[in-house]
Amino acid sequence: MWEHEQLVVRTGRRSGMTTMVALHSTEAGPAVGGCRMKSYDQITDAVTDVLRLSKAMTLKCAAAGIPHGGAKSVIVVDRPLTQRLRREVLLDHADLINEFAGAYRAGPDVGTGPDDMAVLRELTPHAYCLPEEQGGTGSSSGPTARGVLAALKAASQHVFGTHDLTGKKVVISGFGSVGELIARGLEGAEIVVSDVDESRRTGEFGWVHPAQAYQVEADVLVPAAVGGVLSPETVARLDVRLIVGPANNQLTDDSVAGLLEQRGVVWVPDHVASAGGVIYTLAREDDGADHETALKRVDGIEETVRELLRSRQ
Ligand SMILES: NC(=O)c1ccc[n+]([C@@H]2O[C@H](COP(=O)([O-])OP(=O)(O)OC[C@H]3O[C@@H](n4cnc5c(N)ncnc54)[C@H](O)[C@@H]3O)[C@@H](O)[C@H]2O)c1
Repeated sequence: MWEHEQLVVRTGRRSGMTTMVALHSTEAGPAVGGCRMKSYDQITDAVTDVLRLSKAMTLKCAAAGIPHGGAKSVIVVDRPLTQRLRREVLLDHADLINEFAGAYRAGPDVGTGPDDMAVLRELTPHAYCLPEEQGGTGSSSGPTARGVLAALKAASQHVFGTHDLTGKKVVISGFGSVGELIARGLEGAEIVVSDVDESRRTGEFGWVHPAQAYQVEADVLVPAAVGGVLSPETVARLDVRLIVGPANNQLTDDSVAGLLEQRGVVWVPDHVASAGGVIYTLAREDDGADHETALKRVDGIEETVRELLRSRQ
């Protein structure tokens, strides 16, 4: 069933590249979501991605109690990006965002950052997370990691009887900006990380090859790389009791949640665990909250997860 309000795909007049916006819902308020810039094997893969990610944003805002709906952008990278081409495609994308007249507001996502948001802002007011020196809140990775740590506390209490993960083995798949901050926030835990980018292997934490990350015996698994990592096949091989992480759309489809439950693995849905970034950004940029107040709202994820797990008992 078609459940989105709009899907608009455009070929940019400057860059000749394809960019798209999926608006899942504006029922709760103007839709928010990140702007993903990546290459895809097929254009249909990009469409599938933007549709799933925009729906996840609606769920994320609802779970976080934010009066916004969900949307998402995808900029399809189909050739090597020079600095000039990157700028052109971002300006093209700003034109597309303007077509929504404020019903969609974009922030950074995989492949984009605060500097790219500043380029969007040249043509559209509907871009968040500009660099701090330009008055924005910058990267949302810190608040996202903080939200995952808050979710981990509540989930750990539920599964292990203590919110403290000291001595527990935690595997983090995806040692990028959020994954690294989570690793550093889990003092006392035995941390093992994994990344397809070998240059991320520093020796500071344990290391497991990405192909093995979902079969290692551990207490906790933190998906912090890409979506679609929890499939019937991976779930059958899991050897952990708890999964909490920031990666969006971790399940290949909704039925996998049932398989996790059957195997006795507690999984905190990603739209709950990964909401720290959007909670923080909107608190600062829309509500005018200061840093500490915005972080307190992010910490509210702990209570949300506690209630969620209680309701499942
Ligand atoms: N940054 C945020 O504020 C935020 C907010 C909500 C959700 N997320 C989601 O969290 C995840 C991590 O975000 P990030 O900002 O740290 O991204 P990032 O790009 O900084 O890090 C992702 C890391 O994962 C690695 N990776 C890619 N494919 C992999 C694979 N198959 N196995 C192992 N490693 C792989 C990359 O090499 C990279 O180091 C993404 O899925 C993102 O959509 C991020």
